[in-house]
Parts: sequence; C-alpha cells; structure tokens
Amino acid sequence: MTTTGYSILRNPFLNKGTAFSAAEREQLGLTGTLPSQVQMIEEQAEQAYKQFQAKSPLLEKRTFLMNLFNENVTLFYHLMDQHVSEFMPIVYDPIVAESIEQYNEIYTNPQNAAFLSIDHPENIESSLKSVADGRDIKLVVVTDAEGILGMGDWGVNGVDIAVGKLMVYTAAAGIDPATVLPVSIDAGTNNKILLENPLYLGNKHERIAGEKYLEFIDKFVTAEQKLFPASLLHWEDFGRSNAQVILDKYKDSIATFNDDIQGTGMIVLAGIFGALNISKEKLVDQRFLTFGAGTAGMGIVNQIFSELKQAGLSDAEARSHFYLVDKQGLLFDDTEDLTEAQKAFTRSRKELVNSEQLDNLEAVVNEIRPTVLIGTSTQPGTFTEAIVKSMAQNTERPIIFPLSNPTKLAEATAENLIKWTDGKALIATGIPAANVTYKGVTYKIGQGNNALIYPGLGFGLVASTAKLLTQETISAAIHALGGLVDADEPGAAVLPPVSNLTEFSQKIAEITAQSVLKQGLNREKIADPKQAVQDAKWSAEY
Ligand SMILES: NC(=O)c1ccc[n+]([C@@H]2O[C@H](COP(=O)([O-])OP(=O)(O)OC[C@H]3O[C@@H](n4cnc5c(N)ncnc54)[C@H](O)[C@@H]3O)[C@@H](O)[C@H]2O)c1
Ligand SMILES: O=C(O)C[C@H](O)C(=O)O
Ligand SMILES: [Mn+2]
Repeated sequence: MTTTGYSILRNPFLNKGTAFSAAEREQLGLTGTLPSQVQMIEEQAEQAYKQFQAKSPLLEKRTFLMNLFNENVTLFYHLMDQHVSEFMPIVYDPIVAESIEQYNEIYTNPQNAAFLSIDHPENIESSLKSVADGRDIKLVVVTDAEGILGMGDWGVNGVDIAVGKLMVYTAAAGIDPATVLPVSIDAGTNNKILLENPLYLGNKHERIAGEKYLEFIDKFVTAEQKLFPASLLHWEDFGRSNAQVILDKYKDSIATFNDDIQGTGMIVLAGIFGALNISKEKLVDQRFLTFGAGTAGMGIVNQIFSELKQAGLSDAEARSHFYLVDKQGLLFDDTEDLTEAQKAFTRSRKELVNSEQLDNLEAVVNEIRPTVLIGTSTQPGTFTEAIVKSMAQNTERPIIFPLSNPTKLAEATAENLIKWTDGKALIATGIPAANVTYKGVTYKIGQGNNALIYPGLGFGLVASTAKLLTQETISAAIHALGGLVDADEPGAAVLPPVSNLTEFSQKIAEITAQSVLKQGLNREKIADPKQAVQDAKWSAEY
C-alpha cells in the first residue's frame, strides 16, 4: 500500500479527509490537497448526516452511504454507530434487495469486494491477493447469489449482500473493517432479466453447476485458507442444492459457517425461547410446522432438533415434533423430490388418515394443530387469516414467525397477526417491523433475522482464533441471547431490539469465545476470552 499523497486520500481504510491535521498533511504530502480547515470526526459526521438526510428515496440514501464507505471507512462507521437502527435497513435488508435488483444501473465503486469468475479459476488466488492489498484478512463473506434472500438468482449483483452483511458485522460487533473481505463468486446466472440486460456486469452465461462448480468452490476455499489462514469463512445466499453440501464438506476442517442454515437456526431458536419465556411454556411441549423446508427452514428444524435432544429426547421422540410443508404439501416418506435434509423429518402416511388432503398449508394447520409456525417459503401472504385464526383456536399463545425476506415476500405482517389472534400471537419478522398498538397494548415486534446473532458469533470466533465452529458453541451463543427481554412487560418482544445490537453482540461474542476456549479450539494462546473480545474490538475513531 502506498501511503502518501493522493493514494492515501483514495484509500478508504486510511483516509481521514478534512480531518488530517496540519502536521499529518505535511508529513503525508497532502498540503494543498484539502481546504485549510481541519475538522473533527464529529463535525464530518454531522455534515455527512445532513447530506444523507437530504437524499430520497432510501435507495439514494444507500448509494450515498456506499460512496461514503468508498471514501472514508472510519467516518462511515462513526456515523453508522450513531444511527444504527436507521442505517441497518438501508445498508442491509430490506433496501439491499433493491440495490441488488438495480446493481448495474446504479453501479458505484464496489466497496473493496473481490470478484471471482467461474471462467477463470486460475485468477482466484491472485484476485483475492490484489483485493486484500496487504491487509490481514480475518473474515470473508462469500456469496454466489443463487438464492438472494427469497428473490432467487441475482448473479454478480448479489455481491451487495456480502457487503451489507459485513457492514452489520462491524456496526454490531466491532470487527475491524480493514480485516474483512466480501467475495462474489460469479458462476453465471439463470436470471433472464440479467442475461438480457445490456448493462449486466457479470458473466453473461447460464449458471455452471455440478463438478466444475464444486471444483471452483474447492479452489476458492484452498486459496482463501492459504492467503488468510487465520480467517473465518461465512457463506451467504447459496442455492438450496449447494448450501448444505458445501457446509458439510468444510465444516469439520476449517472455521466456517453458513449463515442461512446456522445463523437462521440460531436466531429462530433464540426467538422461540423468548416467546416461551413470555408464554411460560416448554420447548418439549411444542409442535413445529415449517412452511418452506429449504435452506433456512431445515437449518431451523435441525437447530431445534438438536436442542430437543439436549433436553433428553431420543432421536425419534425429537423428530416427532416436526412437520414440514413445502411446495408438495406436507412432506411424507414417499413424497417426490425430497432434499437430503428433508428426508430426516418426513411423516409416515399411516399416522394421518386423510394424508391425501394435506397438500396445502391450511389443511395441515387444521389437522396437526401446530403451536409454532415458521415461514421460510418466499411466498407472500401465505399465512392467511383463516390459517392464523385456526392456530389461535388450538393454542393459547401461538408462535408465528413469518421470516421470508425482503418485505414484499413476508408470509404475513405483524399487524395482521396481532389483529387476527386478538393480541395472542408471539411474533418475529424477518425485516424490521414497527410497534403494533391493539386494544390499548403496544406490541413490540422482534426481528427474527440472523443479523441479530451472526455478528456476535463470527466476531467471537475471530477474537478467540477459533479453528472450528461446533454445535456446543452454537448452542452457547443462542442461550446468550436469552434473558435480555423483560418477558412480563405487556406487549414484550420475543427478541431484544436492534437499538441494543452492539450490547448483545458483545455478549454473544464473549460467550462464543469462552466456548471456543473451553473446547480448546483456539489457534493462539488466550488467557481471558472476554479480554480477547475487548482487545479485538475496533472503534470508528481516527
Ligand atoms: N429472517 C432471516 O433471518 C432469514 C434467514 C434466511 C432466510 N430467510 C428467508 O427465508 C426464505 C427462504 O430462504 P432459503 O434460503 O431457505 O431459500 P430456499 O430456496 O433454500 O428455500 C425455500 C423453500 O421454500 C419452498 N417453497 C417455494 N414455494 C413454496 C410454496 N408455494 N409452498 C411451500 N413451500 C414453497 C421451496 O421449495 C424451498 O424448499 C427467503 O425469503 C429468505 O429471505 C430469512
Ligand atoms: O439477509 C437477510 O436479511 C437474512 C437472511 O440471511 C436472508 O437470506 O433472508
Ligand atoms: Mn441470507
């Protein structure tokens, strides 16, 4: 890295803009490149926030923030620290979805992401090296964008999800932004809109699948581990047919996790614990219906399953608590096109007399009377009034989590769920939801989004120099989120609010680090895990 003159002003990790002091300006060869006033970061932040406020709509605000990031990373995070609840939905879900859809039209310098093309595996290592530019990379978020949120295949445009996830990592947990790397794997796209768009910036061919794809992934993992041996590798928004396969291949040999499978499983279980704290019921007494048994749905089922087993249930007993509904209806042993993950949780037709009729959600809800209904289906409005009322008739405090993102894909709105259940539903939504006031009670709505847990988990793993992520650590991190909400307050949310994100991410990070050390999975010697988290924490100051 060159660190003098214009090259420093153009390096977003080093640039302070007008905050360079006179002495620094002289020393770095910057005298005359900036107006004479030297600003404090607070003044720069105030100026930038006014500019941000003048932008409209939200997508313009996002572009403004991305350009600020491109210029001055410290100032970007200083501002984000001050406005985390306001910025989260802009930098991340749901506005990130709009930026992905319009990536080519609104293209700006891409926040130091690495772009790897399936057509050039020979460039993987050198590209990662160029983008890192000598930085000590500790965390990589990679996407191939085959399953962006619930919107399907978005090709190279999907890089924005990796960028957004990393921004949340730093804002929530305090990982040094100079030590992270967003990566786009451009395997082609099957999205016709993109292939026909003359402005499309990714590979203009169909998605490469199978052996060639998996070989590319393997080359990527090898290069990533070689260049950044102390890094954590976070997988995001891979397609249903690859996500679990890739995770299974690497999870026992390197520090890695899949956010959609594991992060989602974790936050949903934490949310269910929050709901059960309010209803004073037990996990082992619940019947779980998962609508949309894909990557996230099965991650959730497996996480709850593992917790039921920890509570002493046998495999068979634990499995008997789950019902999966996917496109085919309720999933039976003999249903066609089951995924490997689904096969372990199918039902037998013998158990249900009218199994032929259970080909839609409403019929299944009426028949099996779930106490917990999870939506990861990508199908908007599918938690209908009839379905929700049926649940409320059969259980005192139905737990209903419509989790599909972004906003336009949610299975139901929090407002309707409160109304249809006369305030009884215990709710978490994928995107942020406003409070709902109903019959004099103000209900706070928890955000059941993996962003409430992956930053603390990932940062704890990085700070403790973890070699692997185990189920034991996952479980410890989930429980770290418990007890943060006053369950007896009327209208309490099932999860803590995003405004407390930095505090609870710190707690999750500490508990994660403790768990890593307890299992002896740290690469480097660490005396005190809490101190290690503290020491690793970056703050957005010059
Ligand atoms: N809130 C969160 O933290 C969070 C985390 C991960 C995923 N999600 C959301 O969950 C949704 C699914 O994501 P994914 O990664 O699991 O995708 P996926 O493609 O792996 O799974 C979606 C599943 O829904 C099924 N499905 C499609 N149409 C259906 C229908 N009409 N009826 C029943 N099932 C149907 C598909 O067959 C598939 O199995 C997305 O909208 C995503 O944004 C939310
Ligand atoms: O990105 C999100 O908002 C959560 C989740 O990872 C998803 O894919 O929907
Ligand atoms: Mn995701």
